[in-house]
Amino acid sequence: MPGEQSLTADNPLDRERSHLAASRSALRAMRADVEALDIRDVTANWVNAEVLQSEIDARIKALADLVHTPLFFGRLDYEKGEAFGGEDVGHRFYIGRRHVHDADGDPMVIDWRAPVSQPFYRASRTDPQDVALRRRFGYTGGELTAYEDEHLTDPAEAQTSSKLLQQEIERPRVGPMRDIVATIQPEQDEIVRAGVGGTVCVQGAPGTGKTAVGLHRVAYLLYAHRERLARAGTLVIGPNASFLHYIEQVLPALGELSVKQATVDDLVAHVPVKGTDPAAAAGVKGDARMAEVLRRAVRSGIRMPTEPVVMVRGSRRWRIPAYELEELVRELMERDIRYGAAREALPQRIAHAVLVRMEAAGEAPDDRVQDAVARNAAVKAAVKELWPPVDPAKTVLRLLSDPEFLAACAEGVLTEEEQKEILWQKPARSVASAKWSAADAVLVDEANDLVHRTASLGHVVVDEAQDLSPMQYRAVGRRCSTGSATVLGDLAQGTTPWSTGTWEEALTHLGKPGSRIEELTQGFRVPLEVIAYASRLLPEIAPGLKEATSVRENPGAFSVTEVPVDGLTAAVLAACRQALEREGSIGLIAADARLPALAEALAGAGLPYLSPGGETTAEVRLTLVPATLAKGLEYDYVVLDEPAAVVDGEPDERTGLRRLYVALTRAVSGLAVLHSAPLPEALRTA
Ligand SMILES: Nc1ncnc2c1ncn2[C@@H]1O[C@H](COP(=O)(O)OP(=O)(O)OP(=O)(O)O)[C@@H](O)[C@H]1O
Repeated sequence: MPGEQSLTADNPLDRERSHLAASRSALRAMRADVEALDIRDVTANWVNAEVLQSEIDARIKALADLVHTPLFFGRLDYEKGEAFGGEDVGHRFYIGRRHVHDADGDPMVIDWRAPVSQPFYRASRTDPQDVALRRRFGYTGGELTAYEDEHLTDPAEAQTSSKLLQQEIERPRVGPMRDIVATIQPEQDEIVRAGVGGTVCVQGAPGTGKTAVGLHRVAYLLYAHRERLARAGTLVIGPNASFLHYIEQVLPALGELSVKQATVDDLVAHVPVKGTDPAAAAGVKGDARMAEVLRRAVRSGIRMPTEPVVMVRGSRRWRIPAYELEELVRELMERDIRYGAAREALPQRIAHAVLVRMEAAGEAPDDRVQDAVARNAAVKAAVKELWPPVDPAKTVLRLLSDPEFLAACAEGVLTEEEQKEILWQKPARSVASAKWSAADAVLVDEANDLVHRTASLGHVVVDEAQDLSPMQYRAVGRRCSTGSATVLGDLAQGTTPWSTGTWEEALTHLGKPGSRIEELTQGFRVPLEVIAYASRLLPEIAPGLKEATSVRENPGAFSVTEVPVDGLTAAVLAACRQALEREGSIGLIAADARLPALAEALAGAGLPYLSPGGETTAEVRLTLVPATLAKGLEYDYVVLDEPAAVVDGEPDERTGLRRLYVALTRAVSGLAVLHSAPLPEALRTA
């Protein structure tokens, strides 16, 4: 093979190290070139200069050589000549996080997202894609220390699983989430590189890499469609601030600094959220039928004219009769345009009707006359009467405060009980003083969109999507109405009363019906024994879902210990202490109700701890995690306190067991379950 022959002369590792050193200095040279750019002569004015300078600064930042992030992690040697039209150049590629070229412009490292890098992730023995050799590199503290080869077209070579992949998966977790760019698996890569035009939905058991895949997909799309997406924008939606904090380093590590991250609540923050809803009320407010109720509410002020518009201009009077005005109003009502846009169109329509009359009378009015007529006081007054201005928040406030108004808008849509359910106990006086809930804010967002179209981004990733209500899906959907989405979730981890039943339905609410649905089942986080234990809950919480496998070879540590009730807290502390003897992060997960007692016990025992999302340090590696915030997070070692309390913390058993399923599946290297109350049935026998 071409690649191998040239390496036999000396130590291959040394040769690779010298390529690394050469690539590093090439990167430094690229950075120096950018730093030396003098823009004074090329920019005509200071605005351009500022824009250009900020682009240059961003580029300089992007070209920084990060000591602990290897510049390349793989190499591909193509069968000589095949892939490149018989030419003897460029048959070997080093794959890394970014493109690096030498002084002549020849590539030294290829961006992992470039088309030529794709076979690094996808080529296999059954489909070698012209790749003769795939080499993976291992690093220790920034030093290139190992490599691993696969000769995909050599029938004599046995297929082995990659040790470097195993090491990467089993490396003890410490701080926030990191990228997986060196070890993306073929089925993950298919999702990462799916076209920008299509929405993809990924169902996956805990630890199958959904979040990782979603974030790498954003990085990929930004590479493949940089201009379009930079203009339109991209957004990653996560369930809460701790989760966003946990994932926030991944995209910058992949060189992408411009992706926004938010919760759904952040997106719809039109009103201050000060209250909470009982589950039944939140359920009705989150139901997609509310969209129709709101549509009617927003349009409720539209009136059919009973009088003509009479307009005086100069010495003449123009009169548009009521029946003609009614036609204009009806026509606008039937058109699929926003309430606000129709409101702007109506004066122009009336003015047009006046102009037709002027022309019939022998005048020759131009566009300016039409504008002037549209602004005429009589026309304005008529528009105000027929198509009054709507304030979205006030409209929702009225719906939730005024039973008659709600009844009129919800007739045939919501039952009387449902209407009662969502009416505020105490009607609010003003938008500022109302006790808005999170579900109310979503209603205001819907009303807002009925009045003014919400701007669409180029691509939106929505993680832990199974917890979104239909109305929340709609809120996300309007933020990618002209773009695409990546929807990530696990039906078994749905813990809201309105959690997603089927992905088909969710995609319909999102406005992307019929989109592609993929399933990931290879688990990269949870040890086999632990995932098997947690999966015993599946028949109760999500029948029909596939149990995850575990790619990890290391069996990890797993124990379930029953202790007397008065010894539980002490046993939990002892388990934490024991876990702290190992390396890596430790999560103590407990029912929210148990948190104050555990916090006090930890403090009393002199064990410092963090809150979820807090940065692990060498001194503080223990996080006290309320079960309701554990979703999406992972810890190297998990101590789970009293599962029965986690289940009891939820309003119904299924939700409780789902919450427990989430808590049981956060561990990477080990899980210790401690209980004094009986375990849920499915987990009882060994
Ligand atoms: N191809 C891979 N190579 C190495 N590590 C991987 C790979 N895919 C996923 N992982 C790791 O597995 C862990 C779980 O990934 P991730 O959090 O994305 O899973 P998830 O499906 O979103 O889980 P959950 O449903 O629990 O939120 C992470 O530590 C991630 O880095």
